Amino acid sequence: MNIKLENISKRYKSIKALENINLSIDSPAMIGFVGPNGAGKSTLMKILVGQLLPTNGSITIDGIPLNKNERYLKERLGYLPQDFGLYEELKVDEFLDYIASLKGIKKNKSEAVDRAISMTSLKEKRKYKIRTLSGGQKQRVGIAQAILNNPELLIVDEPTVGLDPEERIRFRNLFSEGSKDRIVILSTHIIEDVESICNSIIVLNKGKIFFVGEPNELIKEALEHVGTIEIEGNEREKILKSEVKGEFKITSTVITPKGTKYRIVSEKLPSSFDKITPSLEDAYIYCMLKGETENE
Ligand SMILES: Nc1ncnc2c1ncn2[C@@H]1O[C@H](COP(=O)(O)OP(=O)(O)OP(=O)(O)O)[C@@H](O)[C@H]1O
Repeated sequence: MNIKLENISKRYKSIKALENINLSIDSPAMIGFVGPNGAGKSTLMKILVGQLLPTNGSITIDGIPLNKNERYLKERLGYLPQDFGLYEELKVDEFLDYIASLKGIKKNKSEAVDRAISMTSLKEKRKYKIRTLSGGQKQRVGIAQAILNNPELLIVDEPTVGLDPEERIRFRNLFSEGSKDRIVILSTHIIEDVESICNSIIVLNKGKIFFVGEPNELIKEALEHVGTIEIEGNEREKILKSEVKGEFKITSTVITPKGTKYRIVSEKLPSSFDKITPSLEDAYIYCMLKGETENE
């Protein structure tokens, strides 16, 4: 499958939610959409699934314009939106059976439901009403409905929010295993999720793409821009500001026996800092810092 977005823009009255987005995605791919609140991630996902129309631009799926053949996409799509409503009074399998009917799955419907239940480890809960499930289990039901039709394109909006570490790992494994032969797009605030499973990362901010590529390419861009310094005595933040000329972000502050150790990301790292290898989170912060300066 290939998805191509050309010059996609979206305005909500005076708000520019997306500006000139150009992207081409080929399967297989496991893509992480990252960006701060309001960056445009959900808007872009809604446009990709045909739920919202862009103000400008075009989308093609396998060369077919999306607005000309939504059915082609719907048959191949699994989507878990951020605010997914579950029918709390239905049992897990009843709910999935109902969604399978809505998706037009006629042949092998019960096999599709069993498969989705098994892939999301919900076997023990299949006869429980949804309202009795924990937050993580409900999220799993959300994923189960998205994968019912074994989609070639799976789009999930912040699926790991509010999950405990074990549940998050379970989700990550589920997505990365599923991404071997399809496109999985995951929107998240959690850089760790991207680091552990995504082979491609798209950084969005203020409706624009700041970066598209592999996580290690993002890290490469931040080399020479991340460092630590230990400052003793009072007025440490003031000293820090005078040491670094220009914009910088503190990515960690650790109190030490001598004073405070700061980890900072900056365009111009002074020689007084010990340069260190950036983490993906540092690299993301550097990308935002650089992008904001360039877009000022
Ligand atoms: N229905 C709407 N009407 C008006 N403005 C909207 C609407 N939906 C989104 N916006 C605005 O568009 C911008 C992008 O929002 P969007 O929800 O796409 O961001 P996001 O990156 O998904 O944010 P978050 O991480 O908080 O979910 C924001 O400024 C938001 O306020």
